[in-house]
Amino acid sequence: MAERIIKIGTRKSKLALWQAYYVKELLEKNNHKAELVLIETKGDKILDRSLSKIGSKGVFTEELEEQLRNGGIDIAVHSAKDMQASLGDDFELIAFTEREACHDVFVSHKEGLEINASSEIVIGTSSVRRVAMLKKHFPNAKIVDVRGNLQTRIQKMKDGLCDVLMLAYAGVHRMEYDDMIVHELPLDTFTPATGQGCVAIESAVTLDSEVKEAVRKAINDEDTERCVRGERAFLKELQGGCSIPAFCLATWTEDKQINITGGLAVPEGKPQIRYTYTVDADKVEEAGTQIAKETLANGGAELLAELKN
Ligand SMILES: NCc1[nH]cc(CCC(=O)O)c1CC(=O)O
Repeated sequence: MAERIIKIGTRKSKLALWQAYYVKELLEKNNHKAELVLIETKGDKILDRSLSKIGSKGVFTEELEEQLRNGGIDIAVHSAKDMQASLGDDFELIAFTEREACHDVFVSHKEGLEINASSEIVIGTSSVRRVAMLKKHFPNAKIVDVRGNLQTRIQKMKDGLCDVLMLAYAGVHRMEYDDMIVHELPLDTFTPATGQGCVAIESAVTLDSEVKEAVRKAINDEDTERCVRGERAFLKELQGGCSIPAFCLATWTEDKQINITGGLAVPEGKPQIRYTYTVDADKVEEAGTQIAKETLANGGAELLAELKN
């Protein structure tokens, strides 16, 4: 093990590279050798269509999985949020980094913007979840689609596309754009997407168990893992990826239980779809599945069918 160099596959965007270097450092702190292998994915190449139109299935993961399968890399580093809920039988998530603050923020290059429920600002986002939530809580805002990596999006905003961008705090912070944050969105109304703020490590199931164990030991945060596995159980039951307006967040309570809340962001005027449970830590995946079942049974199935058309 000491002699083996762990090959870390990553996308080439700055955020992906930050996350991959972060994982590399954690491995090196545990006395492992590691190197990065940079891989381009379909999601990085296609920038002219919104993500929901390309289809969520594996646009950021397919090429990485190919390399996991053929041994070009040992592990792949992803934003947990970008991972489809059901991996192929050949792959598994073997570690989750300690979660960063997982809320969404507005960033802007403009000063003195007044941001409240009646603001008539132009907001850039490409997430169907964020669009649905924004329509409800910022009814006077105009929402525009913006694709590309964080740097591209910020440039488009500065070029006049929008007043603010709605982004995950985690990515903004990792890219050191904290100075541009003009508003923080609360978790209870703008509940994040599954896995937001966490970096997940994927491997082929056939990866040498000694390497798997070493990676897990160096990188995995068990408290985060419990929560994200619960959120992913929710997403799996919904059979969704990042192209549906699903939200789910699991957090630890003070007495060491887990509070899990999830649902679908609905168009304005329709009854909200959100269910919340507080459960023992070993029941969080069951709770996630249950929330998805209730979501589907209470208007969610119809909403998803409508969105497909
Ligand atoms: N959809 C892209 C994506 N995937 C992960 C992050 C941010 C980092 C994270 O949530 O861990 C982002 C950017 C964003 O949503 O603003």
